[in-house]
Formats: sequence, structure tokens, C-alpha cells
Amino acid sequence: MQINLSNLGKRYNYEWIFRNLTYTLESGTSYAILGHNGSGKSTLLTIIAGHNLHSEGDITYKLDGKTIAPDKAYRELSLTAPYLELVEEFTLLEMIAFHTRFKPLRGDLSHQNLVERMGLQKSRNKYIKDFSSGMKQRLKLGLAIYSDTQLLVLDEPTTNLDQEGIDWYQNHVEQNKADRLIVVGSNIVHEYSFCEHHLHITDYHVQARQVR
Ligand SMILES: Nc1ncnc2c1ncn2[C@@H]1O[C@H](COP(=O)(O)OP(=O)(O)OP(=O)(O)O)[C@@H](O)[C@H]1O
Repeated sequence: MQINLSNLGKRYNYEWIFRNLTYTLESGTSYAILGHNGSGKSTLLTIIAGHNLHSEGDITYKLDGKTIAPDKAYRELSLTAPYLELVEEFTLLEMIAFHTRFKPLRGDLSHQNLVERMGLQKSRNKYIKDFSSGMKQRLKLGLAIYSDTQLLVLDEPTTNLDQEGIDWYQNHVEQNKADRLIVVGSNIVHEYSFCEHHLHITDYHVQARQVR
């Protein structure tokens, strides 16, 4: 997959969050979107994920060299973000069964295999509402990382994880990043240390460009 951002800009009411962002994202590469709190990382990630509209410029998606409609790109998307909710009334196994109706798992991974990879065997029949915040985050990450998708968008991926969870995240992303396009929105080095490219969203703030 290739995503081309061309003179992309986003404005909320009268406030420009970023402008004139031209950048190409390609499969087989991992990108970190960096910037201080409120700088626009999540805004850009939600636009790339098709959950938010840009205000100017263009975004195009290509698969195997051919331009595809944004809704087809959505089929290739796995996303995890603090604002995305799990279905609390499901048990873990029910949640995986529901998710995989829309996004099948990578390779021959069974639902039980995924539970094991997430280290949540003891909680397979527990309701999501009774999960700890770290267990919920591990589940969100597991569903995203192990879905059979080309585009993996991770916003603040280690929110609520302890050191063991952070190590788990790093190992499982590393094992599943080949040939995928990964975009991480973060301020924390351990979340994006595997990323080859860094995009500083503040470089596209209006004031930053005016003083150049
Ligand atoms: N729906 C919205 N309406 C108006 N302003 C918004 C909206 N969503 C975000 N903003 C504003 O856009 C700016 C960028 O927010 P965003 O959440 O993208 O930043 P961020 O870099 O991800 O921040 P953090 O590191 O705190 O998560 C902020 O000033 C925020 O108030």
C-alpha cells in the first residue's frame, strides 16, 4: 500500500491544525508522527484512517500500484486509539468472533491462538467490562496487530500498559511489521523506536511555516 498526502491541511473552525503537508507513506516502512500534546498527531492519524475529513489538499491510497477508493483502503486498515471503544458486553472470545467477521486474522491464526498471543488465556470467558485498563489495551493492540491488514495505525499504543505490556507490544509489532505500512502517533520513544521515519507535525503548523 502507498498513501500520498498532497498539500494536506486541516482546520477546525478558524484554527488551522496543519497545512501544506506533502508526504508519501509506503508498505514495508514504519512512520512515527511526533509532536507535543495538542499538536495534531491524532488529527492526522484519523484523516489517514478515513475517520476524519481534511480541509484542503488530497489524500490518495494505492494498492499494488493502482489507486483505490478510500472505502477500499478501509478494508486494509487496523486502527487502535484511546478514543476507540471495545464492546464491553462481550466476553473476550465473543469480542474476537465479532471483530473477525469484519477483519479476518493474519495467517492461520485461530481465535484461541490469538488469546494465547495476547497472554489472556485465563480471561477468555471474562466480560470485557471486567478487564483492567491494561488488559483492554492489550486486547485492542492484539486485534489490530493480528488482523490481516496492510495498514496499521497506532495512536498512543502503550496507554495503560506496564513494562511487561510495553515489552509485549514491542515484540509483537516487530514480529508482524514486515511488508506492512505502520503509522504510530506518539510522544514516547518506546512506542516508536522501531520506526524508520519521523514526521514532526509541528513542521506543518502555520506559524512554523510563516517564519521560514
Ligand atoms: N473535533 C474537534 N473540534 C475542534 N478542535 C479539535 C477537534 N479535535 C481536535 N481539535 C483540536 O485540534 C488540535 C490537535 O488535537 P489532536 O488531538 O490532533 O492533538 P494530539 O497531537 O494528538 O494531542 P495529544 O498528544 O494530547 O493526544 C487541538 O488544539 C485540539 O483541541
